[in-house]
Amino acid sequence: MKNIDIKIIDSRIGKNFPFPTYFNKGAAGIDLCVCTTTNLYLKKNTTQLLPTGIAIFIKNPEISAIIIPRSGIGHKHGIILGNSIGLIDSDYQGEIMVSVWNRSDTIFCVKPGMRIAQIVFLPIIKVNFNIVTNFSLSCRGGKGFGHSGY
Ligand SMILES: O=c1ccn([C@H]2C[C@H](O)[C@@H](COP(=O)(O)OP(=O)(O)OP(=O)(O)O)O2)c(=O)[nH]1
Ligand SMILES: [Mg+2]
Repeated sequence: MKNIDIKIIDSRIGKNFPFPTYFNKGAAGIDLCVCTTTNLYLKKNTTQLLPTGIAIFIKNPEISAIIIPRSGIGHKHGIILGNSIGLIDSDYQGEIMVSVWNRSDTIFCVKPGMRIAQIVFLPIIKVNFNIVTNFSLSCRGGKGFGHSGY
């Protein structure tokens, strides 16, 4: 376990809404709550940027976090992310925001405190690009995009 600094921006976190924590020992992600004050009716095929009521400062550049959909509401209700995956930089100190996309064809009610997405912390490998004119040929070479069939 690593310690990451967190700032509670919305005082309902930890009281009315759960403090962000792993649901159980095996969980890889921590659910994020929507910190809105009223029900939000997300029309079909629309996107809205919603606050989570928390800010984190990862600090360590070898750690990052991604925001990804929760499988249940993603599959059953079409509630996924407008940016596909949210990437949280280690130097970001602002509020964690979730771009919520209703890709379904019906309206979806986002209730205050609803666990809308999840955050996963990951190790980051930093690289330097080493300029070359030729690569030593690999088995695949430049073949891709379904080259091996379906
Ligand atoms: O779902 C997300 C994605 C990003 N962020 C925050 C943290 C991240 O560190 C910052 C910038 O994100 P990113 O680099 O992906 O966006 P950008 O469009 O490249 O913005 P910038 O020019 O500020 O880097 O926004 C969120 O709160 N939620
Ligand atoms: Mg960026």
